[in-house]
Amino acid sequence: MGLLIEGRWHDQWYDTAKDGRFQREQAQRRHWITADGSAGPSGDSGFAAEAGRYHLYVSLACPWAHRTLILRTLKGLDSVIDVSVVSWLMREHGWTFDPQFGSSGDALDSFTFLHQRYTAEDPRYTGRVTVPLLWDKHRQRIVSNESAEIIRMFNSAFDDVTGSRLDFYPEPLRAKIDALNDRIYPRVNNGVYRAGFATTQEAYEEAFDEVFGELDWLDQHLAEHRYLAGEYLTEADWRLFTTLIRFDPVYHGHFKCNLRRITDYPQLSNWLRELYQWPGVAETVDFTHIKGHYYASHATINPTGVIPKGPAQNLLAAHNRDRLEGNGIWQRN
Ligand SMILES: N[C@@H](CCC(=O)N[C@@H](CS)C(=O)NCC(=O)O)C(=O)O
Repeated sequence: MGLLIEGRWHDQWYDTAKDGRFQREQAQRRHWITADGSAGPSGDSGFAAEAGRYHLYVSLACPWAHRTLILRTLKGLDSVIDVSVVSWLMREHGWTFDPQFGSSGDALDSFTFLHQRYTAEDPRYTGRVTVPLLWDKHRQRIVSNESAEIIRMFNSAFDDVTGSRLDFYPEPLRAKIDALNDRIYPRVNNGVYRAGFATTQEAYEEAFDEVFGELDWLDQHLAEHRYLAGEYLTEADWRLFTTLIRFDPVYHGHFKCNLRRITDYPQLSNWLRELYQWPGVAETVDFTHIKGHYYASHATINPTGVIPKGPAQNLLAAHNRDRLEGNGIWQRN
């Protein structure tokens, strides 16, 4: 675990010295792929949607990268945007392409470390070296390293290339989806990390209480709504899914979020199974990468690196979500 300073790699754990609280660094590359290459909400223009032009770097362990893989599959982009997978083990060199630990290798330049991809664009890059990362082979530039924005691009930019009309961020539901994301991101998606990476009791308990307060609310909410935003399955569901699928195997133990498991929540556990069973999704979930990464990479939390064998899970068991009204995925006209 580390970061680049002026293009040089430094092996350094997160700095929580100020108050024991973990703070996630803001993503630095925020360009947008658009259908015609016009500028998006931030960054430069000139990133037009084209088959074969872009490459996605992911970790199968990482919940943020996982969102992008799910949207890539559901939007029919598997043959349009190719992928390199980093190793699940992340130690002194950060993310690597070591095939011994599940990496596909770097399909573009046979790099050894992901930080080489960052310095390939900017030899003086300063910042954390994170996944997901979307690379433009054409201009040799990073398009984006912000998953929340990469999934929005995947949702719409390539529709003329793929013919997909599925919409995970439909106009009439945007306010609702934004409001859900705004509460779920700090309390759950990042909340589990704030609990797990806290280095004071106070910081840990504050995050822990927020995680479970929000999970309790979500469980009640899903008693009356098939999906988070109502009758349609949207990006808000997928953003929560990638955290909750990691919850019982990792966050409950490794990040000490152990008040309850997702299995103990009647609605959340059924909702999680429905999403896991959605065509194409189970193939994006890899528990070897997920458990191996967290337990073996975070030496400050688990110095032995021993990876737990459990828990037993049955994600293919029947769910009861059909009792609620649902329309599946919104279709654009
Ligand atoms: N804002 C980013 C966060 C990505 C992120 O923090 N990824 C983690 C993996 S789960 C990472 O690469 N961490 C490496 C590090 O912080 O050094 C996003 O959502 O895309």
